[in-house]
Amino acid sequence: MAENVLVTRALTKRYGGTLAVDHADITLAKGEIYGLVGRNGAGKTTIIRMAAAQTVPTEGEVELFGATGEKELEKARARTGAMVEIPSFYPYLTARENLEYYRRQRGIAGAHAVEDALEQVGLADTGKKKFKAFSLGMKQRLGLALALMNRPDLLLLDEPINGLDPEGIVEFRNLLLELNRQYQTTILISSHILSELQNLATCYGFLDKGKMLEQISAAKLREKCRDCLELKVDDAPRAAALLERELGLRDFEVLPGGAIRLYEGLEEPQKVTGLLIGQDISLYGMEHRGANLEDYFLGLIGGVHHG
Ligand SMILES: Nc1ncnc2c1ncn2[C@@H]1O[C@H](COP(=O)(O)OP(=O)(O)OP(=O)(O)O)[C@@H](O)[C@H]1O
Repeated sequence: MAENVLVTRALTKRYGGTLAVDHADITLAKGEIYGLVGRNGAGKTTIIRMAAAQTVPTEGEVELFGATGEKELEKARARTGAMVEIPSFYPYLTARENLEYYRRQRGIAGAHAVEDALEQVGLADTGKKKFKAFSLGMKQRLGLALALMNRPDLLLLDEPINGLDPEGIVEFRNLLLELNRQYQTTILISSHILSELQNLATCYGFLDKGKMLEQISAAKLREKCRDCLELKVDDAPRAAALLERELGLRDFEVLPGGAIRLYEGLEEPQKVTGLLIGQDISLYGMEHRGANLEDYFLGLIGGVHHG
């Protein structure tokens, strides 16, 4: 089993009367890309700040690379890079000059750390261009470069895609995939738009009002959101046997309560209904189901999207 890079246990943060994070449990294994999804105000930033030790939990525990004690945690934090918002870069300095400033301030050894980080995010050729002239996408990438300067094994990114145009989103996503592939960097990335994390996250955590509602792998989520034909019948076991024997269909599940979810043969539903009716199976209902990830999330939090 893969080693866990980040584990939170009953992680809680209270700001006065506001319960920003409410006993959140997260498990993030090495090499995963974890999509932390929640509406505005759900508590994503606060979780990331606690994981990055930028704010102290009211209750609960953060474990990083297996460490929980204060001293070991401090060491483990050196293996972490965080981008919570675009850091305050100097508008009149170039990308290189800005990173060099932070490298010295943070005591990161080796001047090549700047060059490597710029290279990694594709900003090595920005020359004399000053930060103030950067596009939002470039600013986000420079923020990422800063988080990458200490060559972290874990990256914590709070809404880094927010505000980027579709092209910028694809670029940023590819950049993260490349980091993950090439350096096995484990990534925790938050967003209030689930679809932004699609094709990127390998697992998801759904957060609402500070509570972690569900943690699910991307594969399981895809499975749950798959297109299917739901058939309500009086004799599900016999109907299932018929589907298999007469039509050669195998990709289905029989749900408790007499429904069958059929994942193949959807293009010719009349074949299915014809067979069942012809064999005296009562068909009470037939519904084409399928949810995109956004629908799934909204179903989970049980409300209208306000974010
Ligand atoms: N420093 C603070 N002082 C008081 N309340 C805070 C503070 N930081 C966050 N909160 C509150 O905690 C809750 C969670 O906020 P948080 O920023 O973590 O949510 P979020 O999911 O990151 O939302 P967003 O996408 O809007 O940043 C909100 O109700 C917010 O108002």
